[in-house]
Amino acid sequence: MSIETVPVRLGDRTYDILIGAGLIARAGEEIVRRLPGVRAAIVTDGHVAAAHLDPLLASLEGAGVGSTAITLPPGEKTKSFEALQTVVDGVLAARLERGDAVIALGGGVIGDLAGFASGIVRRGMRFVQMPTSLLAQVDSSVGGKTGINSTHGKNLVGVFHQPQLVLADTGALDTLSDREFRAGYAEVAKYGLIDRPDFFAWLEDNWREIFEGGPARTRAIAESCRAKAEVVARDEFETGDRALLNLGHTFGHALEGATGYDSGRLVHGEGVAIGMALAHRFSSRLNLCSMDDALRVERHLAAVGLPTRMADIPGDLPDADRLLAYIAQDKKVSRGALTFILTRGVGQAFIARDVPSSEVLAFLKENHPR
Ligand SMILES: NC(=O)c1ccc[n+]([C@@H]2O[C@H](COP(=O)([O-])OP(=O)(O)OC[C@H]3O[C@@H](n4cnc5c(N)ncnc54)[C@H](O)[C@@H]3O)[C@@H](O)[C@H]2O)c1
Ligand SMILES: O=C(O)C(=O)C[C@@H](O)[C@H](O)[C@H](O)COP(=O)(O)O
Ligand SMILES: [Zn+2]
Repeated sequence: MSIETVPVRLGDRTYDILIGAGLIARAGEEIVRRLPGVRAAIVTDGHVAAAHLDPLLASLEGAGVGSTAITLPPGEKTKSFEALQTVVDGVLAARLERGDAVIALGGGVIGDLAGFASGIVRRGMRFVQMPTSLLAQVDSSVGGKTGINSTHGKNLVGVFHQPQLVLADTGALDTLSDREFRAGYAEVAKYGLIDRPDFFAWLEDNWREIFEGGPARTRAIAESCRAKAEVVARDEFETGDRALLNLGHTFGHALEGATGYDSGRLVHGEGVAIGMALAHRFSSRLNLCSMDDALRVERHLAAVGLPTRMADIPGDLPDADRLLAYIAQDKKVSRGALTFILTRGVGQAFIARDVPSSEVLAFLKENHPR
């Protein structure tokens, strides 16, 4: 079994991301080696539990790790106060101690929610990420951002709380739907668009193999984790260039809020794909980036089957003023000024502070489907 290891270097809180097939079956031994004597609460959702919970329970039992499972409904609406309370109560009812672990077995919804619970129960328990979606394997399981949504906007309540270990079993992706795989691919493409133009060009040439599985897929996951680990090691708490990882998210999060976190209409990765296409178009409107580059980005995202325009979202959207109100709640806003991740071209993203809201509003009106 070939396992790739990517370290996230955070001093005495450094941890490993292990990437490869068969890691769910091996989870017990990997966890016990790093956290001897630990007991665990596994947080998961109904889809993932049906496919992957039993092998994890067997692996933990085989390694002598006592565990309890908390299974929640799938979908973005699970990043809520109600679900947080269910997880917190479940962990406390199992009498887990501060030194015990919460294990997130699932996509980014479960990772963000379980990570938040592990950060606040007994003021901070240990945390293991076992990402099962492509998006979670390349992005959300790494870096310690945890949280839930509010009616006021995405991820507005949460804490930074790093895991002690990330186990990304690439075999788990075999049960993921095509739509969710594509959504995760948007975050893979993001790393190329931020500052790795060669990686983006490689994706343009190799995306079919990534979707089919095999070595190109593992390479894309490992390269994405290395890219994210580098940024997180430099700027754990997003006081500076970690904000680059938000490329596409200022528009994308507004669209997720505007669609009521309805996974049937829009999932996070799809929002990011539309958001990245809009960020490039907006940069072109501001004469920062060529229209050719903006169109190149849209062409690639559309080629893999991702949405690139607001009009691609089924159903009606609130008007441009309402979308701007979501953007005004973004966590990058500082003293009322909007911050966007803009770009000078493929692989040349930068942080733009003080973006005039009048420009954003005009752009949203021009690109609004009605
Ligand atoms: N913390 C971070 O740094 C970070 C980064 C990126 C995204 N996020 C968050 O992650 C969330 C999106 O994550 P996601 O795309 O994984 O969504 P998700 O967790 O909703 O998972 C997508 C769907 O796939 C199912 N699924 C997951 N793994 C499966 C498997 N192996 N087999 C079958 N079904 C499976 C889930 O049940 C769900 O229905 C958003 O809330 C986003 O805000 C967080
Ligand atoms: O890890 C980060 O930093 C990111 O921005 C990664 C994003 O893909 C992710 O969606 C994140 O949750 C967004 O962060 P937020 O601070 O805008 O909520
Ligand atoms: Zn994201």
